[in-house]
Amino acid sequence: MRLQDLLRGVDVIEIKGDENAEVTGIFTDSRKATAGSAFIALKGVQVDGHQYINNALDLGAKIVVHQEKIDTSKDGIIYVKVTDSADTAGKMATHWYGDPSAKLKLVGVTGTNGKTTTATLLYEMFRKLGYKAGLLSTVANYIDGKAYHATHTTPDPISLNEMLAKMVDAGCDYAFMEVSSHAIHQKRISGLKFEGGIFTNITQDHLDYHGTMAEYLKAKKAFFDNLPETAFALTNTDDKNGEVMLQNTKANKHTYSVRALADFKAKIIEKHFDGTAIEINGKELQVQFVGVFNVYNLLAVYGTTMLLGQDSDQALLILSTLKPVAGRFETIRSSENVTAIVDYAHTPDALTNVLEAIHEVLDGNGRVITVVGCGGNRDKTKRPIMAREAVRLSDQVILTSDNPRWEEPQAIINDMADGLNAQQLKKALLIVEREQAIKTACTLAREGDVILIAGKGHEDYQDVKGVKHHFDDREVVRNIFGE
Ligand SMILES: CC(=O)N[C@H]1[C@@H](OP(=O)(O)OP(=O)(O)OC[C@H]2O[C@@H](n3ccc(=O)[nH]c3=O)[C@H](O)[C@@H]2O)O[C@H](CO)[C@@H](O)[C@@H]1O[C@H](C)C(=O)N[C@@H](C)C(=O)N[C@H](CCC(=O)O)C(=O)O
Ligand SMILES: Nc1ncnc2c1ncn2[C@@H]1O[C@H](COP(=O)(O)OP(=O)(O)OP(=O)(O)O)[C@@H](O)[C@H]1O
Ligand SMILES: N[C@H](CCC[C@H](N)C(=O)O)C(=O)O
Ligand SMILES: [Mg+2]
Repeated sequence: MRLQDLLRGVDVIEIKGDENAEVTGIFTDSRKATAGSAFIALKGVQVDGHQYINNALDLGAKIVVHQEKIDTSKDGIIYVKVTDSADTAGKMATHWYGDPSAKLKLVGVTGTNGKTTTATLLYEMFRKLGYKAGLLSTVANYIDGKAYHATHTTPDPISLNEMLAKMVDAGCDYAFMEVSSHAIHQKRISGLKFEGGIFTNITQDHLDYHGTMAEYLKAKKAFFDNLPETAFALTNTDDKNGEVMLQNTKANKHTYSVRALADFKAKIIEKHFDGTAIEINGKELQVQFVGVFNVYNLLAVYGTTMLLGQDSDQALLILSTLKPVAGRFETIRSSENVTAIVDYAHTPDALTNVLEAIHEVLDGNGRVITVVGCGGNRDKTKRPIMAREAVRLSDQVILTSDNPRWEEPQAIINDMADGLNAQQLKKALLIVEREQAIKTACTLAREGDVILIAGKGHEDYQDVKGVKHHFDDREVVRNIFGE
């Protein structure tokens, strides 16, 4: 592809060299650069990609895209100075892969919690409606039923557009993707053409990265600010920032709510462990999901399905057949009638919601034992809050490890326990080994009790000092229950 075609829509300051040159590939990682390719130098979080320009040239790159001043330029190399390399990487990736998002109806889901659930259920909904569809999510990526390993919630722009192009090749009509705040901030989604955007909610998370809640909110809001007027923007007005998110969007605004009047409105009729009876826009149905938070997710799915022009009765019928996503409120029952629930709650709000959902169904009949940890090298301020919420809403809590990464597991657990006073500490056990923590919870549980194992959900590893050791909460529970 010619360089000038790759630079369409890019804010270029200066090109030194032939803009008609043929480009053989595009890379943001110097280590992957190939002969005749373009290397885009990104200012990263850890290091500055501008330092690796010579490494890319050594591997044969012929074009350098940069935003910082470059002291030495080499003969025969084309230098393109842009205002923003990250934005450029997104746009160049869309051109390189033939603008795949414009050939699909692409819907992005953002918010602290519920992205994976909402995006996955939308993907399933549209496949059940008879369409070919794709999904980009934390758990896995899918192209019309075929699974691909996912490394990020939202991939880097090159991998992202490559996946979307594969969806186009496979004949997909729709694509649903999670849009993480990191991805918005790092412009991984630049150049994508969205048909619609969904906002689920915003509560504390990722303060390690964004610094403050205001910055976190700003990052999420930028997604809606950049939607075109042809798109729809669907927001949860029960979230206190639901309307703020759409303040400056050009997209068509739509709302969903459980508490107030909205375009898409749900009412909860009855709750039990296997599902919930609800009403959506006046029509009653039975869904196989537990917890009010899941009613929000289902409402977002229904609303989006309507905004994409599908039939209401058919959508509601399919909604009642959808099943929980892997590691989200996954229940495993023992022969002694103990219920273990494996859930991906790894934020204070998610943990509170899941525990409240358990209590609503238990209705005082049975105790709640919670096993929970917090990830290493992530937002430290959520640790004491999560410990307090666990203690407030459980009869017994076991604080344990969840991907300690480069931190000492015991130090993370201590940060959690620091949130508890002497009285609260009486309810807590501190057990570093996650398997031992789960075993202890199972030993303590009696008939009718519920064990919540929170934080890891679908994950099948424990990340310790850069090594992912096999570990799966569900597998551990099944072994203990003797299945
Ligand atoms: C903090 C963060 O988001 N980091 C992401 C970021 O890396 P970075 O900015 O640290 O990159 P860097 O190491 O500083 O390098 C800067 C540039 O130099 C380049 N480089 C570097 C070394 C070299 O030898 N040559 C070279 O060219 C790199 O390729 C890069 O382009 O850009 C990389 C490429 O896109 C990502 O893989 C990386 O994700 C890291 C692994 C990560 O853990 N990210 C998490 C926090 C994340 O993104 N999470 C969200 C989900 C959160 C949620 O919703 O819960 C996600 O979307 O997955
Ligand atoms: N709408 C919601 N509101 C609040 N909590 C939710 C909601 N949906 C799910 N949760 C809780 O959050 C956890 C994570 O859900 P899900 O994986 O769908 O969210 P996510 O936004 O994709 O998370 P991540 O940012 O880690 O990818 C669930 O296991 C559940 O505990
Ligand atoms: N996307 C989130 C997932 C957290 C899951 C939890 N198990 C942890 O490792 O902290 C993150 O990377 O912060
Ligand atoms: Mg997710």
